[in-house]
Amino acid sequence: MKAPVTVTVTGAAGQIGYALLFRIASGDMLGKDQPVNLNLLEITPALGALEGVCMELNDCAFPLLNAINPTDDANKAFDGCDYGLLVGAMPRKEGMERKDLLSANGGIFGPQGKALNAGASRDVKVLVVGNPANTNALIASANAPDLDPSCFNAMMRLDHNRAMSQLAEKTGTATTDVNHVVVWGNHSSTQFPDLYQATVGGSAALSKVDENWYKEDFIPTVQQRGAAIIKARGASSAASAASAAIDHMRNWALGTADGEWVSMGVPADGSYGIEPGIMFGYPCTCSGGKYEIVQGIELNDYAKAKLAATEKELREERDAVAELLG
Ligand SMILES: NC(=O)c1ccc[n+]([C@@H]2O[C@H](COP(=O)([O-])OP(=O)(O)OC[C@H]3O[C@@H](n4cnc5c(N)ncnc54)[C@H](O)[C@@H]3O)[C@@H](O)[C@H]2O)c1
Ligand SMILES: O=C(O)C[C@H](O)C(=O)O
Repeated sequence: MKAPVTVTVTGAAGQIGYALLFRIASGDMLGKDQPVNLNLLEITPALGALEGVCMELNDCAFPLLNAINPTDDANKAFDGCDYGLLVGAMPRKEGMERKDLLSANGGIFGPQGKALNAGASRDVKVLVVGNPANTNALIASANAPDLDPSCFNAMMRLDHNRAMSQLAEKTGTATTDVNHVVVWGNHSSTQFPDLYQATVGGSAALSKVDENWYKEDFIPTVQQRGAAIIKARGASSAASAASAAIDHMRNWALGTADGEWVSMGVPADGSYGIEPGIMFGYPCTCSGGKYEIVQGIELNDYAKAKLAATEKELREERDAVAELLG
């Protein structure tokens, strides 16, 4: 049996937390041979609700769940952290854009970055889910100067999975037939869900759907899916968000399949003309616990304009939180 690793989840008593913790504890994220310690961070008023979640985790008698440590102290929660899922943040309501949450949520991620810097494993993998995820990930990373920026990711995987599912449904195929979908840029309505490289059953996706559907239906549907869920449920996505977080972390930790691309929000490094200073959704592959941005994709003028629009929004978000960047 492997030695346990420590997984820290913030916002553990929230709706995503409730869908996420049981899957981590059952081995869906890190494998059925990997015991875990769960460090669960909440704000003080939510500790009572968190205690109930801990009781339920215990009641599952998960073979892989080695220890549960609930706390309202970020330094304790991130001490020895190997994997951090930064979920705790306010969700948006109908009519808001995710960036409208920056003033409410941005302040959460500086102190958590500092706590990670102080106590986490030096090759910790941190996935920021709380919105606006890309800019919150930037804030956390900027406040953790001793951790490599590549330790921090923002979640684009829900958008990626949404794009896969929309394409599979339209073409009457399974999501397992779909590959090389990319969601570039921000986890926001400026994101660019890109099908130019995508394949369905090995053939070009855009030979199977018409361009009008791609540009006028598919792209807005994926961009606006979060808002559509809020409208329908009266609450933002939770189980699908948790599932995407599991997928992202599993691939990052255990690798992607041969030839598989996944969309990850990672520090921009100049790839595709996106200069450093923002967390940008890119196509990635993973192996040996590291991600790599897929290189060599030819972008047409339409794609270049879409990348420029989402980059512009991310730079504006960055400017809006300049004082939080350490
Ligand atoms: N990136 C994505 O794809 C994606 C998808 C869905 C939701 N989200 C975002 O995830 C966040 C959480 O969503 P939810 O539905 O679980 O919300 P929720 O309100 O149900 O839960 C959030 C929890 O975070 C806790 N919290 C607040 N501040 C905290 C702090 N400083 N430290 C620790 N915990 C804290 C709250 O007490 C609450 O229990 C929201 O910002 C939402 O918009 C992102
Ligand atoms: O849309 C939201 O605010 C929640 C989440 O980011 C989503 O994409 O479902």
